[in-house]
Amino acid sequence: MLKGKTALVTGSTSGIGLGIAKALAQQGASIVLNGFGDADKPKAEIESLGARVVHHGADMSKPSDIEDMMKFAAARFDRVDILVNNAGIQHVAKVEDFPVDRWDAVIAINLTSAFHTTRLAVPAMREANWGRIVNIASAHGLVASAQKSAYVAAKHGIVGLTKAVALETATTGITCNAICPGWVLTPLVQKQIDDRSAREGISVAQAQNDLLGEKQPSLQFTTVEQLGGLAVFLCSSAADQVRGVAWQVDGGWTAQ
Ligand SMILES: NC(=O)C1=CN([C@@H]2O[C@H](COP(=O)(O)OP(=O)(O)OC[C@H]3O[C@@H](n4cnc5c(N)ncnc54)[C@H](O)[C@@H]3O)[C@@H](O)[C@H]2O)C=CC1
Ligand SMILES: CC(=O)CC(=O)O
Repeated sequence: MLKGKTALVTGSTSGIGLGIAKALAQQGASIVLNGFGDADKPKAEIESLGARVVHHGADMSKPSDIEDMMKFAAARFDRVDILVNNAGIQHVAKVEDFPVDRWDAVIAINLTSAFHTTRLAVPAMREANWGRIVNIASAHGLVASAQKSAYVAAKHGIVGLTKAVALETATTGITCNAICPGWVLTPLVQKQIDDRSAREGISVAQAQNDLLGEKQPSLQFTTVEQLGGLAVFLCSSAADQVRGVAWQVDGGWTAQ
């Protein structure tokens, strides 16, 4: 379905980004991976699906790195047809204790990076009159939790950015949508489970159950495969008129 298309997925050496990159590769897209850590393993996993794949290690908090990555993607694969803004970090602290450098990093990586990739990707998408922008927001793009001021602000921001870009591109073949997952068991969440276990003196299994029970009525994690499936749908022609949505995949979190 996506043969001949190129997908750039930010923060895709791990977790949700890697899951979405694999799902798009399975549909025939060429993949530009981005993210920290060992890129060889995720690259090999995508190659084994028969897709072309390259990696760029841009730090998404640095606009000049992002510009370099977008030029690199265009040079390797002509243009970016599908942009998945996924890179993200978390920091948990009360607002009065929130380290200023952590606030700046969360806003830069989780929100401002998507502005830069989008502004740089849209001109070629307009020229082709086709494009897909999928922003990975969160249940925290729609509702808040205590001690996550930067993350909640960034995720609400990315839902707003999604709607504005969807309106600006509404008469074109470019769509822009957000996915709002609930808890997904990735390193970003495992750290919160481990911290909770240590803080409360309970087992990791108990901390995991408590984390789910507090927010996610299904009591089950959303999986990266489920998010990959939704990203593939948003890239299909069936989703041509899906524009500016913030689509929950949160086990009922935001239905409460
Ligand atoms: N895990 C969860 O429960 C949920 C996660 N999300 C969002 O999904 C996205 C991915 O998160 P996860 O897969 O859970 O986390 P993760 O920690 O498994 O993956 C994060 C990815 O971003 C990359 N990254 C981090 N900082 C970067 C930087 N400065 N520049 C470039 N790449 C960077 C990492 O190398 C990694 O590839 C984030 O935006 C997160 O907010 C949204 C809802 C729920
Ligand atoms: C649900 C999420 O987006 C993850 C988190 O809040 O840490």
